[in-house]
Amino acid sequence: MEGQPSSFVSQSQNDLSGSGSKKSVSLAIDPKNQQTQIEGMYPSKIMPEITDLRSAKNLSHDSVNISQSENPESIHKFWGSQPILLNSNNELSELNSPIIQDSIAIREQPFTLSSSFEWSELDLTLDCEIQELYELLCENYVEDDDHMFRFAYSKQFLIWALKPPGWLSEFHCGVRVKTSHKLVAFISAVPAQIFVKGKLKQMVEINFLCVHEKLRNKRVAPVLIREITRRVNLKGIFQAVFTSGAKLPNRPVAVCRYWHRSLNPKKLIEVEFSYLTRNMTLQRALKLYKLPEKPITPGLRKFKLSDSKAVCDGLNLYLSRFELCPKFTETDISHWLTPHEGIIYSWVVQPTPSEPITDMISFYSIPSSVIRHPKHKHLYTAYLFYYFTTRTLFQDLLYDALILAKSNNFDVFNALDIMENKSVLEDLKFGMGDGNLQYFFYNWCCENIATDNVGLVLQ
Ligand SMILES: CCCCCCCCCCCCCC(=O)SCCNC(=O)CCNC(=O)[C@H](O)C(C)(C)COP(=O)(O)OP(=O)(O)OC[C@H]1O[C@@H](n2cnc3c(N)ncnc32)[C@H](O)[C@@H]1OP(=O)(O)O
Repeated sequence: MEGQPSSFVSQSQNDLSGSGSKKSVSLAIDPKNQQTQIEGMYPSKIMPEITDLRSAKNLSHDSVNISQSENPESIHKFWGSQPILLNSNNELSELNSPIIQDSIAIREQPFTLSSSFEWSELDLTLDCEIQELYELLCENYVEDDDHMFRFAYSKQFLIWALKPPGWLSEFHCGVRVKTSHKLVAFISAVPAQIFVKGKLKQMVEINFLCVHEKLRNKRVAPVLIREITRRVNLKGIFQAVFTSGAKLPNRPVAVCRYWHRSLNPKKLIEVEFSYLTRNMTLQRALKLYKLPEKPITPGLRKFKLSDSKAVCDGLNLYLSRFELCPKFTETDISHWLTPHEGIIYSWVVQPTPSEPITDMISFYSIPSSVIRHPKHKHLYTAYLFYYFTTRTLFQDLLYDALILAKSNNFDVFNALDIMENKSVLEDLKFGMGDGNLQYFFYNWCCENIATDNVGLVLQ
């Protein structure tokens, strides 16, 4: 299906011969050239359909797959009425500016839901409400095309992602059935300062848009989006950034791709996330992806709260080279990077206690449910988050992150081809998926940004 991950592009041949050269290896299958196959994802298919759940947002949503030639506003009744650039419209208005000005009239009343439903601001300080959101997402959030895997964000992760500094409960926007009070839909916003091509803008990041499977294709999503927009506008914010793996009528500002590094090849094969191709045995795969037990960089240690200031300065400086990136405060850094088992893992390099921090790397954890598997219930996936380097080679730092992810029992490590990632992924035996993750703005006109100029990571 258009816009969905469907195959891998194979990389150069692997080297198991012990030649000593650091050749790159692909996890992946090139369906056109069986000779180069080493190991691919989703064995039961002629063309592997999906590589990664992050790159599969909105998979079930056929109606958003459009061609460039169709797509007048009338087809996209909702998006055609919004301040965004459509794929079908090649004209850009004034660059790096709002599409509509902030002085718009803001509706005071919430948008109208059908009479059986009501708005519900979730109180994520209450465990019972977090539990409800967790269950809604676990049962109804993003799946792969073949319904084999579904994101299973943990409750603690949801708290971390939805309650950063500046969070507002109005932005945790739920819909319940009036009679039963069952939570059936959700959308969230969190405030963020975003640099776009040198301009700093107060925006929100939109995430966790979810409509219960039984309510799909009934135009609930547009009402949720309108309502969150209204609530955000009421706080004086008129721009948003969000990502989607599915093709939307909106023109993306950047089109990125996920890469995958196998950490636990045996399990990945068992759950059919990867498979052994003709020239690969399990023994060879285990050897190929084997990692040392301990990180190699001298002075690498866990991030501590007291590192926040130094890391904030180092990270903001590093990110400022990218056209799209956040601007963090020290409080943001304490929130986003303080390590929590099962949520966020962060390390700094401090060569000696009397020296300053020179480098930092982090990754977060999003498990997926393995749907209907007799043995494995979850796939544990680490996602590369923010990092900066001043002294350590980035490749060495990411290699350490792989080692640490493996030692923390992750099965696979995912990274986008953003920031400097692309330059080291092949050497570190990542395989390229062909699912795109697209970045979008709401109410911001901007020319395309190249993937290696993207310095923003959403959850
Ligand atoms: C200033 C502040 C601004 C704040 C807001 C900024 C914008 C935020 C935008 C949201 C960013 C979210 C970021 C994430 O969380 S991405 C994760 C999205 N969630 C999932 O994929 C979970 C599983 N799927 C579902 O729950 C449903 O299929 C969803 C809820 C996705 C759609 O429900 P349903 O399948 O029942 O459809 P409908 O009949 O109600 O509505 C159809 C209309 O909705 C448009 N559509 C469908 N999927 C998406 C999508 N992922 N982004 C934007 N628009 C989407 C579609 O083009 C069509 O409009 P139009 O083509 O006719 O015009």
